[in-house]
Amino acid sequence: MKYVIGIDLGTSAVKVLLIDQDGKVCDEVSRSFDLLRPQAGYSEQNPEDWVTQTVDALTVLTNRFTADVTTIKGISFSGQMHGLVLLNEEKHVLRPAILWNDTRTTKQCQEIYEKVGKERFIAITKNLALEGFTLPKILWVKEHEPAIFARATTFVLPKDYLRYRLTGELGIDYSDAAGTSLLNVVEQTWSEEIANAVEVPLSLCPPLLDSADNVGMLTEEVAQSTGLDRTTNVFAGGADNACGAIGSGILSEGKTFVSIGTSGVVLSYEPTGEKNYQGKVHYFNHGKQDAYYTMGVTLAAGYSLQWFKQTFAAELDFDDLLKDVGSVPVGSHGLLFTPYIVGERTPHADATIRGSFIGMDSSHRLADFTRSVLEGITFSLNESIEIFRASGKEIDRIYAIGGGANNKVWLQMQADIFNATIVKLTSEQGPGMGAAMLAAYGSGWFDSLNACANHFLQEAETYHPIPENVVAYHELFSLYKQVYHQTAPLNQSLMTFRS
Ligand SMILES: Nc1ncnc2c1ncn2[C@@H]1O[C@H](COP(=O)(O)OP(=O)(O)O)[C@@H](O)[C@H]1O
Ligand SMILES: O=C(CO)[C@@H](O)[C@H](O)COP(=O)(O)O
Repeated sequence: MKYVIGIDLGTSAVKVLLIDQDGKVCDEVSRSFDLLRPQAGYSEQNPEDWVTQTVDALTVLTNRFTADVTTIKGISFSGQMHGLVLLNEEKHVLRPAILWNDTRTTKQCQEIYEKVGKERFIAITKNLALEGFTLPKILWVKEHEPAIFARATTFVLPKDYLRYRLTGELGIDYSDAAGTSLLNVVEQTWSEEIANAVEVPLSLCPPLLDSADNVGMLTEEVAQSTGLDRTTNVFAGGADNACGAIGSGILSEGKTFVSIGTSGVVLSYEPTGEKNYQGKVHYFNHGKQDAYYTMGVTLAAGYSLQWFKQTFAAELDFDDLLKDVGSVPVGSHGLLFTPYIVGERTPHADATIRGSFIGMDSSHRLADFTRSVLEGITFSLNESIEIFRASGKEIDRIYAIGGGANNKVWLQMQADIFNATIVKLTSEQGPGMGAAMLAAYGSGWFDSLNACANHFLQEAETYHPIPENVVAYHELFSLYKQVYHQTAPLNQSLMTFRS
């Protein structure tokens, strides 16, 4: 038997999966790291933590592996998107990474529109300039930390830094480059026009790769400390959502997934980059060569639940916290939650909006609040589904992935709110599985990623919408949508009290 490893560098943890030639998850090791929030709106991580924890996870995996390590043929990566890692000439990290859910860069997004022109910017990048994306972060460092910017010779995204440390080879794949705001998404080249307009040297951009490109081997040092064979091939990998798409078989038109990880994502396959969503949803390069996907993002999906648990029920684990939500009726006894606790992206690109509980009553208990958090997160994702449906996409079957797919009540709730059949695969590890599939395909085990998906992926559970719940949620959803508009001015005024 031969094996591949998929490394999923998430926001809360790195997960390392060992997959065999039949797509079976043979082992899995996870190591977490801290999220630094030095100020309201800031979100940073220490890149060295990614490296240490990944090497640790790989070491545990290799120690538990009983067969010959030379049967592990390939490694690839999936990574949290958009985060800025700035490196100097010696490829040393210049400051903590600024992550995808950091919202300090509203001014820099405006500056990009002023200098490039909003329409032109969307035509090149197929996306809006959003606080979470990489270019506004580069401009923030240029403005606020000029001494650091002056020493920067290149930038990379999180999993690209990890790959660099494991192999010594620097590069970025198209699916992650698409989220930097510096890529011409259709032409698949760095945009000289944008770089010149905002006065960022194009030389900062790393070499571009395809997700299944073989980038080389592990360094001697990494091979020694992990116990992996030095000659194991390393493949470029992709953005976590592109890998999630591969790992859940979103490889042909008409396929959609919903991922509830730290963020929440609704993603749908696009065969070309030619459609025009005018920036309403993200439009990025897929990990499958020359393909694309569109997606809507809820900034704090799983993170809202994690925040809620940590703040109000820290002693419980997720399963304990959620054990009673099934006995709370649809609508959580009149309690509505909006998950805007770090701002929002789709459909409201708004860094200042914050969350609310509407309709709190003295009779509400922990289970009511918990259910309303799940409902609010799911309503937010439904706003993206609504945009896709309005553009003519048929969405009646959705693959569920991410940590949120661990709970059956939540999966049924998704079926009822989205009014679509929810499918859970045998593994909900979309991005890690996608990374492993890139290594399997890159190693020549299959002719295409589609063939790999056909062999590796199996459906495990399906959830069908319950008609009376669909009706009730339809009504609640229209109330939910009003909360943004009613609370936006209030949140604007509360801004000054936040820091
Ligand atoms: N047993 C569970 N039931 C429901 N949701 C869960 C469970 N375990 C974790 N989650 C949710 O999944 C999130 C983590 O998802 P994951 O896909 O691992 O995140 P990431 O890849 O962003 O690090 C948590 O923040 C939590 O909201
Ligand atoms: O910013 C985005 C997508 O645009 C996020 O989806 C990040 O890619 C992080 O994902 P998770 O840690 O939630 O998987």
